[in-house]
Amino acid sequence: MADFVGALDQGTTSSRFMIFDHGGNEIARHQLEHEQILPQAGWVEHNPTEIWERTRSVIESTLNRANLSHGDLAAFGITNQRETTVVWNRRTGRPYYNAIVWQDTRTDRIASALERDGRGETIRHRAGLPPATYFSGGKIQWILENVDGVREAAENGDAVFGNIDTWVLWNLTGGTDGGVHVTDPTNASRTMLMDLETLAWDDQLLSFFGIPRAMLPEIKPSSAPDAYGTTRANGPLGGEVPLTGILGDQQAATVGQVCFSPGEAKNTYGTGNFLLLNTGEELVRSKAGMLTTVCYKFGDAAPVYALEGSIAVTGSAVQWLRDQLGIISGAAQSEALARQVDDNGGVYFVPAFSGLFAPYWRSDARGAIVGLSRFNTNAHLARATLESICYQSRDVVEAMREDSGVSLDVLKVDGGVTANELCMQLQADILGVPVSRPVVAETTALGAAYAAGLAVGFWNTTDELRQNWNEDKRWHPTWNDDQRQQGYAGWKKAVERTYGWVEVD
Ligand SMILES: Nc1ncnc2c1ncn2[C@@H]1O[C@H](COP(=O)(O)OP(=O)(O)O)[C@@H](O)[C@H]1O
Ligand SMILES: O=P(O)(O)OC[C@H](O)CO
Repeated sequence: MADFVGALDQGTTSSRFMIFDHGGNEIARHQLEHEQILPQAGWVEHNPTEIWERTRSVIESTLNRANLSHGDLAAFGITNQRETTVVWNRRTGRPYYNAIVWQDTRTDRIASALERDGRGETIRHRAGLPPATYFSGGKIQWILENVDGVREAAENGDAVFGNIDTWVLWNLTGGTDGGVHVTDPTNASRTMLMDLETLAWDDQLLSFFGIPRAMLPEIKPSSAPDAYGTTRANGPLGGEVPLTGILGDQQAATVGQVCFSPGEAKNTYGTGNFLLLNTGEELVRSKAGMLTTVCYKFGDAAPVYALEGSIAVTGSAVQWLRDQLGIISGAAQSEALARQVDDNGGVYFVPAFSGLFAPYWRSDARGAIVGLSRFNTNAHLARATLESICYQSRDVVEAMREDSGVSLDVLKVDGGVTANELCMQLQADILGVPVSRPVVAETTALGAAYAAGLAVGFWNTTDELRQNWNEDKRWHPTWNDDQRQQGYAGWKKAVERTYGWVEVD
């Protein structure tokens, strides 16, 4: 068997390809950003063709850097930004419209209409999700209703839908020349269209959005030999490699953090934050604003479920300080700026740029900076931004405890923001629980590599994967209970100020 496994991580801001060895060590990587298209307030799009071109480039350059070829890869895994929606013509390979990104709020009226006429309860129960702009169903409906010719083409099977996993897979397996149109249950569980118990598309849910079944990819397990075909010789790998793993990026990070037992959780800090708690084969229906989602389905084994707390804006609030306000020149500088002050100086920043996701689900909320006095400086705003990442995470930890009864004794973290040592210290202080970061911080790509490698016997058991996990650093709480309670009370008050800022009915 070949010595390595490759994994593509197609994320919200960039695409990266990574190669791992049997010990889960990184051998090589390359990463490229793509354009964030913001046509109007609340709209966020990506160009699917650009994403495919970036994907090709990072695969080619990673192989070149490592001086490896397709024959060195035992398997290939895909992980991706979830919910982001592409509709394309299977005969021409051309997208009908830009990809509508998970953060996009243009479907707020579609979501609130579902809530008004009672269909929301059916969606909650069957799909495990509250009707919200976040998920793919409303985005597909929007394209069907607003882009000329798509509905007809969808009904005759020419216009097809995919999340980014499916779009990339279809292109890797030949595109118009026999491309495979498949997804996995972790991605399908983010559409509002799949029944969580049967792991099949649900006709009643499809009817809520007017989506023809012919558009949808086949749902195959997240890890299985022969599930998704092989890469093509004329593609970026220059030869055939078995495509054997697909996981949505947050589920992939859960696998990369080896959270294989019920009660184990991880929190990923990227563009947004996503806390997932493995609930095993039990499908826990949230009462506290968490999502119920498929964590993974490996081969013929029963699916494993998770409770998820999704936060729309965390690392992207730091990007906002850099790009829109210009008060820092790079994300890492947020730490030095925030360290200039000892506390937030009374300032709270609620970055509800896309409304509020878990546990609030308020699409009528918008961002607010509150508690300002003339004393405050950019440093207080930087500190309040880092605190907002940690307070939002505390909100979902509280909701998770309410739903599952699980109290974390340590929080496993990963993602770009975890490079910020002050933010991680604040997280331990605000939660009152130690925070632990692994040596391999690229848990998302690693998780996709694990899913692909397990399918071909590169790794044999999840216990074997546990051996690969090692702690890099741990932060312990330093605040006393009073500080923690007062800080959190201020945050909750600030969150309430953001409600009802826009009309969505
Ligand atoms: N040192 C840092 N401090 C704060 N935020 C950071 C730091 N480094 C990166 N980030 C943030 O992390 C995010 C990128 O993390 P990454 O895990 O690559 O995200 P994604 O997978 O969502 O694209 C960006 O939003 C960036 O602002
Ligand atoms: O690409 P990321 O890391 O920002 O993750 C995006 C999530 O999958 C959205 O649900």
